[in-house]
Amino acid sequence: MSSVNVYRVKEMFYSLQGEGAQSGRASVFCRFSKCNLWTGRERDRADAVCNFCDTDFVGTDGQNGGTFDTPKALAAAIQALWDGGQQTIADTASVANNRVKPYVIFTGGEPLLQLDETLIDEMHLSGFEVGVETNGTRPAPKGIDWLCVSPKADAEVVLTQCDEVKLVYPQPLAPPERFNNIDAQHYFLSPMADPAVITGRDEKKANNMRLATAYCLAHPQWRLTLQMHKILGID
Ligand SMILES: C[S@@+](CC[C@H](N)C(=O)[O-])C[C@H]1O[C@@H](n2cnc3c(N)ncnc32)[C@H](O)[C@@H]1O
Ligand SMILES: Nc1nc2[nH]cc(C(=O)O)c2c(=O)[nH]1
Ligand code: SF4
Ligand SMILES: [Mg+2]
Repeated sequence: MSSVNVYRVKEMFYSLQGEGAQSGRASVFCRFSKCNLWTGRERDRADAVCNFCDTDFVGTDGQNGGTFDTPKALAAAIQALWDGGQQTIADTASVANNRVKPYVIFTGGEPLLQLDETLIDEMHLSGFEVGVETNGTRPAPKGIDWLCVSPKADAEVVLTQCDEVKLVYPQPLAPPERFNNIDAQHYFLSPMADPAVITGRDEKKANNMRLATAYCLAHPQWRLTLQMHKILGID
């Protein structure tokens, strides 16, 4: 008997990729529920393997969130957000520009707990390129077009090949040199934001930006990336 795969999605939205080498690219974000490194509950944060997470990935109650019974159903919802986003945000000239590749970013929570080859194939059938934001602790299904691995100090990375490494900095037990063995096209440092700051000035992040800048100046293999969406005040 084949098992029924249900996807649990916290939220989905159309925005600009705010981080890494694809920064500035219009994208549909599909944020899966659940992570293997934190429950997502504040009371568990201090004891979590990953304790600086800036994201709510608990449940399915966010915008356009829910459970999806089939890859086709989830792919259709993603397609609708791409189409709708273009209609409400983009000008008609770019809608007419059929050279633009629709782009979906699977994130979370930890997307590799749920993303499978069938869903990736379904997105490709709809003409999408598929990006993934992962902590790198789980094997990846075939067919991902852009893989971003963001290592966490206390979690073993099993993905040794990807398009970009995006290390949140600083993590005292995860100096950038530790990840030179990951075969990637790009190596980014992303200054750690204070998860307690929802709006207003993030003093810790301001200091982490200075530290990351100094590291990149001293080690040019690493480039700085900022969370552009937070600067812009978008999702
Ligand atoms: C919320 S995670 C979800 C995907 C996956 N679980 C991961 O960790 O890569 C998305 C991205 O946000 C980054 N991130 C999480 N908390 C952050 C923080 N406080 N400051 C900067 N980046 C953060 C993660 O490292 C990751 O690159
Ligand atoms: N605009 C925007 N860009 C992002 N890049 C990675 C994100 C994530 O949470 O995975 C993210 C996000 O949440 N919003
Ligand atoms: S691994 Fe990713 S989703 Fe999980 S707690 Fe850390 S940053 Fe958040
Ligand atoms: Mg985010």
